[in-house]
Amino acid sequence: MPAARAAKRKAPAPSAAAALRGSKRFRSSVSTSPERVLSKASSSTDPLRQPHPFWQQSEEAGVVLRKYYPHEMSNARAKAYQEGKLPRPMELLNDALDETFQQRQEIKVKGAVVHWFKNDLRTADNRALRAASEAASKAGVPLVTMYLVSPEDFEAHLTSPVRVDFTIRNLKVLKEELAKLDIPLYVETVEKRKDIPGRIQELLEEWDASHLYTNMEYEVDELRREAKLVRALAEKDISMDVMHDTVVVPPGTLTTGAGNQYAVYTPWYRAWVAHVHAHPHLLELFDPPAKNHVSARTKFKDLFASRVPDAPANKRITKDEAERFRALWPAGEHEAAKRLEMFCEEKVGKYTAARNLPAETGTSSLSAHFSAGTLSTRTAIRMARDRNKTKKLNAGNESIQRWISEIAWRDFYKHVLARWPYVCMNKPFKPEYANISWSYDAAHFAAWCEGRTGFPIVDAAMRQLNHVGWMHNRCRMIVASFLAKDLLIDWRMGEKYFMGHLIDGDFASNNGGWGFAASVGVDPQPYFRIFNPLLQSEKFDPDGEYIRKWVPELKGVKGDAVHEPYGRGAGPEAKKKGYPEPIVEHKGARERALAAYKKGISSDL
Ligand SMILES: Cc1cc2nc3c(=O)[nH]c(=O)nc-3n(C[C@H](O)[C@H](O)[C@H](O)COP(=O)(O)OP(=O)(O)OC[C@H]3O[C@@H](n4cnc5c(N)ncnc54)[C@H](O)[C@@H]3O)c2cc1C
Repeated sequence: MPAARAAKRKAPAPSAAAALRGSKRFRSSVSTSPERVLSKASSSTDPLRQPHPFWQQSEEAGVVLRKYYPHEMSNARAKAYQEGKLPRPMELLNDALDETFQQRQEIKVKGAVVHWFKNDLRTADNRALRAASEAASKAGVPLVTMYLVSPEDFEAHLTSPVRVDFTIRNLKVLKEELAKLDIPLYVETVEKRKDIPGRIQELLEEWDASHLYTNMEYEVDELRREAKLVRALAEKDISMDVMHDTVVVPPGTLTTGAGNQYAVYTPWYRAWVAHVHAHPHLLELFDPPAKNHVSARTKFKDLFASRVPDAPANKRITKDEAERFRALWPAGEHEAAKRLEMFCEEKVGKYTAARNLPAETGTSSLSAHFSAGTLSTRTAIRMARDRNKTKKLNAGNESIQRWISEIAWRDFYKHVLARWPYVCMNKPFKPEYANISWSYDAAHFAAWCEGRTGFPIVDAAMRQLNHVGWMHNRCRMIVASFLAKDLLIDWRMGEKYFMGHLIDGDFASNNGGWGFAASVGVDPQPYFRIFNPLLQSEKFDPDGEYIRKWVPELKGVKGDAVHEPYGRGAGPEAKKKGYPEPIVEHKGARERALAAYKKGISSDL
């Protein structure tokens, strides 16, 4: 596998990026923490190091802003990434893998091979786990697996408590599954994220392991960490391999005729389908790991006995929540497989008609499993495609095609993240969209978070999110548009609120979804297309069933008034039950948003 990958990867063209890579300035920039970049920025004359002026506005904008965006980079720096003048984190990792390739090939397997689990908490169809198992079997040594719980990573990624709980529960199931194959799963909490690489090295040495396998994560910090770790371990004669697994097509593979990354989904998807058809192995499934070497049970007895720690203190949930989430979101790869089969058996054929109606269970609710990695997208796409009785992704039943194309959005947003890494640094895809003058109205934001805006469809959706840790896709678009346009609140506050509450929180998909709905991202909805919450409500929840389920104050409101109680004669009833009046007037809010977007986009900071 590494040989094939190395052969396929093009030699990096000598570019401005390559020149910078060798320079002192670049080295200091990649090794410097964002906080230090910021504190140095004021004294620096380097335009790439200036913070975005938006940051300077924070004094007047208040505490919320300062808390959320201390690290926003300058537009100039984002543009430098856009133009390829700064090496992207994925290039750093690819370079580390390429440059150590020969050396790693020559390392002999010692006492064990290790797989490091991250967002791939399954035994089935797991590329790096399978590769680790094969390496261990071939050398006749045990396979050991590990997962490191990092409270600081959870904090930095704003991982929601419900997602952390899901992770811990998934780990417990995974530990049992692996034990059936005599494979130990060792789980340890590492308090400081900066200590993770060092701790990995210690564990590998303790286990006399010479080979480490893991699947790739595409966020900036993770790519940079892995790039350094590959090199550091190679110096200690330990081989680390980092594989593409959470995507079907690796980022960087698909380019336009002019050689650029696609920034629009439809042509990207056409290229994605053509590429998968031309490379059918991309949808081949990886077997689960083989039964472990007999010595594993004795040699690593302690690891089998180790327990999965509780969620860290910063991410605990209450007993009530724990019971609710456990019932709603059963953990483990078998639950994921069951849900997938049921969906493919009963629902996928009607997906096109049902997918936009939040009152129906017309979608798969598999996103929590895709994000945790208890299910691979390869497996899901294959199963749907095979039901379609065609080997083509773009033929046969329209609903099946549609569902596959929805799953492909996951790949699309990961390709975007790898190509434009600054979206990971609080920056909109188009840097000039950072110039929009957002509102930071704390009362409006609180009303949105708590589902008290007086717009029933928005409130129903936010209450669904707060109660079950998940929200229907149509509603995600409605509430995101409402926040960024009707309330003109900085979309990043919504993005972060979502991450903090979703069980399926996935940086790339969430950032992409917010960028789309707020018209600031890649392939954005045009900014002048502003969702009318009332029309959305009438179209997608025609009987008001979804609203009545999540907004009990409106349960007794009859007919169409449920979409707009104060404008359709149900005001007294709504008021009596404590349902608020609308916090903004849509038409006026729309005009305000249009003006703010126009002004922001045309200013050149
Ligand atoms: C503002 C906003 C924020 C979002 N945040 C996230 C997030 O943090 N994590 C997340 O997994 N999805 C996110 N999405 C995408 C989408 O809403 C969810 O994936 C979907 O609602 C999950 O429900 P499902 O599994 O029933 O989807 P289905 O309709 O059954 O779709 C199957 C799978 O396709 C993928 N998918 C579908 N639509 C999208 C999409 N628009 N973008 C990316 N992947 C998609 C998901 O993995 C999903 O599980 C967001 C969308 C928006 C508009």
